[in-house]
Amino acid sequence: MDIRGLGYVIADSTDINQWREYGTQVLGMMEAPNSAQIAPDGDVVFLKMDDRPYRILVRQSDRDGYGASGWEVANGAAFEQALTELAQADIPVIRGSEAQIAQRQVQDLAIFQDPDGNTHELFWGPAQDFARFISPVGVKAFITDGLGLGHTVLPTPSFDKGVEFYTQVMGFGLSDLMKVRFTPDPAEPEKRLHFLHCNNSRHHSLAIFECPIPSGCVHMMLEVSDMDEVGRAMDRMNAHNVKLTATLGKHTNDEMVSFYMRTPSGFDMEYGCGGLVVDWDTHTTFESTVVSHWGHDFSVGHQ
Ligand SMILES: Cc1ccc(O)c(O)c1CC[C@@H]1C(=O)CC[C@]2(C)C(=O)CC[C@@H]12
Ligand SMILES: [Fe+2]
Repeated sequence: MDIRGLGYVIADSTDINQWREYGTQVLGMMEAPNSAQIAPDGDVVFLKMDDRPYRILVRQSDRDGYGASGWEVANGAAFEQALTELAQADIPVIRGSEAQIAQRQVQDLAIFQDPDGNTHELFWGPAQDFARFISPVGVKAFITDGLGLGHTVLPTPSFDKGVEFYTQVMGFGLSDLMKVRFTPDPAEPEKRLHFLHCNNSRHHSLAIFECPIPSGCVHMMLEVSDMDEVGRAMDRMNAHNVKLTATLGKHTNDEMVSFYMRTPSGFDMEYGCGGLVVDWDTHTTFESTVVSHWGHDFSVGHQ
């Protein structure tokens, strides 16, 4: 499967107005100008950060949590090839309905799950409205060109099955890995964390973490143009009383300078800049034994 990038993410919310406020006023994304016309499949908010009509799709739901990850392939032939590979691996696939395809604004859509029930959507031919991204709070730019929208980290307690699924079926490559002590309990075994890339230069578009997470997502990450945009986002987080879940820091593996905060759907959002652009022909996979060069105190999230 030749996945080119994380095209969109779906968040489920019991109160999409809260997400509208958070998305525009804290993240600095823009509500897509044509939202009202395009939502034949229920109540949604489209949050836009580049030339695409949206990158986060928020669905009104009876639960708060992560909905799905939308992965893009290059064209119709790549999409058909991916369906063939999913069938060969005996993965049950649901084809997108007319209403879902219209809402996602793509040419075709397939929906399936990993061994732990994380939902994935595969699509080709996203609509590109070329409407300028104009941030309501003055964010200069989000970094998505050729890299996808950012990354997502999914809970995969069935870790070995997850590794098999993501590398052998979905075609991700292992960028780097970690083994972390998530809780202070020394009796608790180390949890594996694998950083995976698809066919682009972003260090990881997906990471899988050997731990159940009730919201369905450990965090997702958005990348902005520079440090001032990260600092300004921290100011907006504070002004809107959004919970900080990890302090500002710089990761060792992808060199991202970022902080983490809660989203209205209960999972976390990493907001950063300066992510490494990787040449996979010369990259060597390594295990980092520390999370960060500095900062990233995750204990603030448990307080
Ligand atoms: C270590 C790391 C490198 C690059 C990233 O983009 C990134 O998000 C991380 C941190 C991942 C991870 C997490 O999100 C949840 C809390 C975790 C498991 C920790 O407690 C340490 C690493 C953390
Ligand atoms: Fe991250």
